[in-house]
Amino acid sequence: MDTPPLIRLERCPAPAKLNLFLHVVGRRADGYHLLQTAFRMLDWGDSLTFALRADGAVHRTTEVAGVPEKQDLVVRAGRLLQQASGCRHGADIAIDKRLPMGGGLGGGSSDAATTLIALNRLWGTGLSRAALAKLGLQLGADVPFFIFGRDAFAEGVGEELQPLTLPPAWYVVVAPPVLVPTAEIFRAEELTRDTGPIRITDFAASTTRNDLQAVACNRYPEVGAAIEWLAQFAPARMTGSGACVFAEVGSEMEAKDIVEKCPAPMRAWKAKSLARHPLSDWLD
Ligand SMILES: C[C@](O)(CO)[C@H](O)COP(=O)(O)OP(=O)(O)OC[C@H]1O[C@@H](n2ccc(N)nc2=O)[C@H](O)[C@@H]1O
Ligand SMILES: Nc1ncnc2c1ncn2[C@@H]1O[C@H](COP(=O)(O)OP(=O)(O)OP(=O)(O)O)[C@@H](O)[C@H]1O
Repeated sequence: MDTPPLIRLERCPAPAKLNLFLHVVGRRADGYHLLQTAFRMLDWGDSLTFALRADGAVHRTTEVAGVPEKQDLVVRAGRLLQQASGCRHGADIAIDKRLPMGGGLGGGSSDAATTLIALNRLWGTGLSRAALAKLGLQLGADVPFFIFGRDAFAEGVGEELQPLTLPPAWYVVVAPPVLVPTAEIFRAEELTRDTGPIRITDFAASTTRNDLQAVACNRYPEVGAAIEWLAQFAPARMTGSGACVFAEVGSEMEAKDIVEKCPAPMRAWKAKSLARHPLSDWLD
């Protein structure tokens, strides 16, 4: 019997990421910063559903607070894939948003990566993982990592990726009640931009830091307060440009206990590391 054509892809995961460390090692001529970072994928995130449209339109069918449909990275990802492939199909895209926005968890980038991977399958456009990662970089610096699909040591603006093999781990992620704009942190005069490069083998927590953390804590005391609270239980650090902070803990139980203690208006979640992107099998 013939396989029926795909018309719908239900509940495709868009996992969160943590930056286990983040060093700013330089600046490009266009103002973008050169980084070194370790990306870790988490088994917690948004979820997207894609339905085929015959008329070529790409629509978001759910509201995302503060993000107009046209600017949504999922809509932009769909249009970019159409342009790159010449595909005439369209899609309705529903987002079940769970990741706090502007949280340093890469939610927008992960939604975009999941869209590129899922529509490449739904539309049968057949782009390779490398081609999708290149397209994704036009949408956000973290998109190539999600398409790479596994923990990674990253350089450049985050697009030069090498696989990292890390032991499985449990994390507590805490969101302070504040939104930290990425651009403001990178623009800050006081940002350290000359951290010496390290080798992939040297990134144990003791020798690394997040260079964006001091700037974010200075301008947004809520971030510092979240680190201080979480540090009672385990060494805590900011992810990306904030606002979220995280700590590795010994077990799911320990994570659950800490989450239950988290005082409002901070919010906390437990999450486990994820070795492979759940949609990895749809690539290559
Ligand atoms: C901090 C990280 O989350 C680390 O994973 C990412 O590098 C941020 O990537 P992102 O959210 O995709 O950031 P974008 O939305 O592209 O950047 C927002 C703004 O931050 C500044 N920016 C961003 C990334 C970078 N490597 N250097 C920069 O200077 C730029 O002014 C840019 O206009
Ligand atoms: N689908 C989307 N989900 C979240 N944000 C989106 C989306 N589409 C566009 N955006 C825009 O992207 C911005 C950054 O969102 P995102 O959640 O990726 O930030 P972040 O978690 O701080 O990521 P990073 O770790 O890359 O700094 C949002 O403030 C929003 O304006």
